[in-house]
Formats: sequence, C-alpha cells, structure tokens
Amino acid sequence: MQRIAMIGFGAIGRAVIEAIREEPRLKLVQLIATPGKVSEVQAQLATLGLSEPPLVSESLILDGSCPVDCVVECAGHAAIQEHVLPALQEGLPCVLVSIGALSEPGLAEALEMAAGQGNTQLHLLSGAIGGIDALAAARIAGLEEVVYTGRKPPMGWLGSPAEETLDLAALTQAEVFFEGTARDAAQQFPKNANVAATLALAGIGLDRTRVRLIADPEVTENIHHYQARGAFGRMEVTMVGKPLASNPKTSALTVYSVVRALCNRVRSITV
Ligand SMILES: NC(=O)C1=CN([C@@H]2O[C@H](COP(=O)(O)OP(=O)(O)OC[C@H]3O[C@@H](n4cnc5c(N)ncnc54)[C@H](OP(=O)(O)O)[C@@H]3O)[C@@H](O)[C@H]2O)C=CC1
Ligand SMILES: O=C([O-])CC(=O)C(=O)O
Repeated sequence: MQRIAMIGFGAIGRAVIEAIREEPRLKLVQLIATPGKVSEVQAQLATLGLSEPPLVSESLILDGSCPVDCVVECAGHAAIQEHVLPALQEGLPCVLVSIGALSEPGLAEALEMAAGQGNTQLHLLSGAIGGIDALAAARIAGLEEVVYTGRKPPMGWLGSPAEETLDLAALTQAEVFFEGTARDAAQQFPKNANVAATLALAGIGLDRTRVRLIADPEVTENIHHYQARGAFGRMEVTMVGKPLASNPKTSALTVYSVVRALCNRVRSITV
C-alpha cells in the first residue's frame, strides 16, 4: 500500500485520481490546493464520490498526523519550490510533471540538496513524451545534438507569449513563434514546454537542446518531435498526443505517465 499526496487538482490531477481509484494498493490521503481554494476543491472532489476522500489543505501535512509515502506534483512550476522542496527535505519521494521548473537558476541544485538531506529521490516523469529511457542511456555514451519541435493547435498556445506575435484565433497556416534553447522555452512557456525541459535534462542540457515551437491550425493533436545524434547512433521520435478535453495544452499521455509511475510503486515487476 502506498499513501499518496497530490499537489494540484486540475486537468491532470483529476484524471489521475479517477484512474487510480480502482487500485486498492494506492490511497490518496492528501490533496494540496492553491491558497483560498480548499472548499472549492473539496466540493469538486465530492463529485467523484470517493469512498474515503483525501484531506484537502493549502500545504502538505508533514508532521506525521497524515502519513504519506509519495508526493505527486500535477500543479505547475510554482508548486515545486513551494511544496516539493520541503517534502524532499522531510524524506518523501516525489514525482513531478512540471519539469520546466528546473530551468529556474538554482532550483535543480536546491532540489538535489533537499533530496540528499532527506535521503530520498525526485523522479522526473516522462509526461507527454516518449523515448526518455533511450535518450538518457544515449547520453552516457555522449550526445552531439538534440533538436525538438513542439506543434500544437493555436488554442493550445492561448495565454502564452505566442499571443504577443500571433493572432491565434485567426491563423490560417502554421507559424513558428519561438526558436531557441530549452531553458528559454521552459521559462517563457511554463505550461507548454515541459517536454522540451525533460528532453534537455535527459539529454544534452537546457542550454544545448534546440527548440522550435509552432502554432498550427491544420492539426488537432499536440505533436512532439525530436531527433538526437551521438556516439550511440541516431534516434527520432514523434508523438501525436490527444489533448485533454479539460485542458487542450496538456496531452492525455501525461496523465498515464503519472498513473504508471504510481502503479509501479506497488507492483512486483515494473516496466
Ligand atoms: N511533463 C509534461 O509532459 C507536461 C507537464 N505539464 C505540467 O503540468 C501542470 C498541470 O497541468 P494541468 O493539470 O493540465 O493544468 P491545470 O491548469 O488544469 O491544473 C493545474 C492545477 O494545479 C493547481 N495549482 C497551481 N499551482 C498550485 C500550487 N502552487 N499549489 C497547489 N495547486 C496548484 C491549479 O489551481 P488554480 O486553478 O487554483 O491555480 C490547478 O487546479 C502544467 O502547468 C505543466 O507544468 C503539463 C502537460 C505536460
Ligand atoms: O502536454 C503536452 O503536450 C506537452 C506540454 O504541454 C508541455 O510540454 O508542457
């Protein structure tokens, strides 16, 4: 049995809770909401009809009164500093989807130190992208180049700096609106470039991974493509991910990446 604390009850968080409710060896015991939103989240949670709803609060309860075995972040960049760092210091293993947060200067080092202090581990999930196992293995032999292109329907970029250069609602053809490093992409597009950061952290780093971001009215999926070259040979991956109806920025596979990680914590054989 694993007692889970979840940070964030948005598109990913809600779908993960729905997916794991049939797994008796996973028990959601804490759910962390943004300040002022506890009652709203409790009311939304009630619609799921869970037999034993988790405790909802604004920060993790780490005093042992509601014990936790694993913390899962499904919230956004700000949640890492706020909740994940103290959880690691307390020795709780954490799994993350908001990988782009590690582009913030000093945060990766602070997380490493906190995990060391708590003698625990932080696991960066693969989220919406595949092939991270191969890329991370290829890095050991030496990588020369990793180039990533993220393509989403225009509405997937709403609320991002893409709106400063493009009229997203009126696009008639694909437009590249960002070309640069994975570090800059992750900082400028915190809800859209976590895949770029994941590839960078698995591969040749945030400053050497090249990124292009495209708004494309011809597509209905979130399409992630990358190619990598190095001593191991070459690889090329394309993911055509269905977006979540509840948040078109987010590919549904991200939910299953979290579910897989949690289920692997209670399985005897993991894959
Ligand atoms: N690795 C990957 O491949 C991917 C990673 N992601 C990451 O996952 C994050 C969540 O995605 P998604 O569920 O679709 O987004 P949503 O916006 O649907 O949900 C995010 C939820 O988290 C809550 N939240 C935000 N900040 C905090 C905080 N500091 N503490 C507690 N709760 C918080 C929000 O509450 P409120 O509404 O009150 O702000 C909201 O309910 C994205 O922001 C992105 O960083 C997303 C897609 C792919
Ligand atoms: O879910 C996706 O398709 C990818 C995404 O938003 C991200 O990389 O942050």
